[in-house]
Amino acid sequence: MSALFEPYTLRSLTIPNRVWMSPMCQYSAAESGPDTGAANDWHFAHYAARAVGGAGLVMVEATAVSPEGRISPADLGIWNDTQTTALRRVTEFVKAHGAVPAVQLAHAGRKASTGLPWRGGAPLGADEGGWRTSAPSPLPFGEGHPVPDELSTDAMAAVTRQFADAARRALDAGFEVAEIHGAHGYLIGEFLSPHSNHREDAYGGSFENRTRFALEVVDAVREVWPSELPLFFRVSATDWLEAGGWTASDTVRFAAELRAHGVDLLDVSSGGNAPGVRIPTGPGYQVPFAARVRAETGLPVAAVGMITETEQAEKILANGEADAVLLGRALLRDPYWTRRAARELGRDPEVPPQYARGA
Ligand SMILES: CC(=O)[C@H]1CCCN(Cc2ccccc2)C1
Repeated sequence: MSALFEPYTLRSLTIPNRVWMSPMCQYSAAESGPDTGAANDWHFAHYAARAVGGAGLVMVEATAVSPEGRISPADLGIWNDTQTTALRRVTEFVKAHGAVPAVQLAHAGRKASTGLPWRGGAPLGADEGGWRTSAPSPLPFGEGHPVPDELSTDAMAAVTRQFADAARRALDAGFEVAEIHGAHGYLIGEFLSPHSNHREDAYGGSFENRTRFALEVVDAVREVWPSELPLFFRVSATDWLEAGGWTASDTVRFAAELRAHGVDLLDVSSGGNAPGVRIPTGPGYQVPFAARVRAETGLPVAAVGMITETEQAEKILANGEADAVLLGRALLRDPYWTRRAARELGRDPEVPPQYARGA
């Protein structure tokens, strides 16, 4: 009996196993012209390989709900029909090979408009194709970052609508799971944390006020997303700041709210809202945050962060620390990680599921 290869049902969707592909930016979409932000052969090959490799859920990278919500000019987007059509090629192949296609809906906030990581990832000036960024407060992410425009409540309402429109397009594109990106110091996470949210209106100050925007986005997406399909939320469990940041206790309290608003699973990462903080990275270093949310709120959780070995992943589930594991770099290194794990655990299907079904 292996926990990793037990199917998992959320609402009316059954995910064939607990080994899921974590969203990882590829920065490989066209940066200009009619195909801006559209998935191309790179994205198809990248996601198809991990579906064939046996991952039970393949989550497409942070996909921007608007042009200005992109981290870089090469990000995927889902703000128009061309992009929706291009993504359908990915979801259809993923489904045909027995995996669940998921997509992470994102807005980068004050961390938007940056260059490709392999060219340094620095903020882009207007002369380099950059654009003005926006955030809850006029506080730059760090050294060398521009001061973002403070979002008006009207502008926030427009972003909320963009998330809802993106969810509708994601459904049209064939995705069966949508994840709202509330982590890593991007827009929604910027509202949650007192480190980046210094607003004095109904969206700043108290915990209720700082979580208000995130819950408005969740409500708007949940309204569009079918009731029979699961909705995920990615949170940074902590800013890793000594003081003045978002903490693990905030995350537990927020998880209960997310559950009440119809989020079905919390994807528990950390960090990204303050540069230069010391993060004690190591194998499974974020698992304790997921385990705490699961134990204290009962909300299903996925653990992510340096999970690379079969035994390690199996133990996380067997110990009840999480309901699924999200693999990032491990799946970059080995698209077939899941099939190897199945073999190691004696669960190698004689006939791959898509053929067993007589598909
Ligand atoms: C979109 C996203 O979450 C990605 C973009 C590329 C860097 N990734 C790495 C990252 C992890 C945790 C905190 C900050 C950064 C995050």
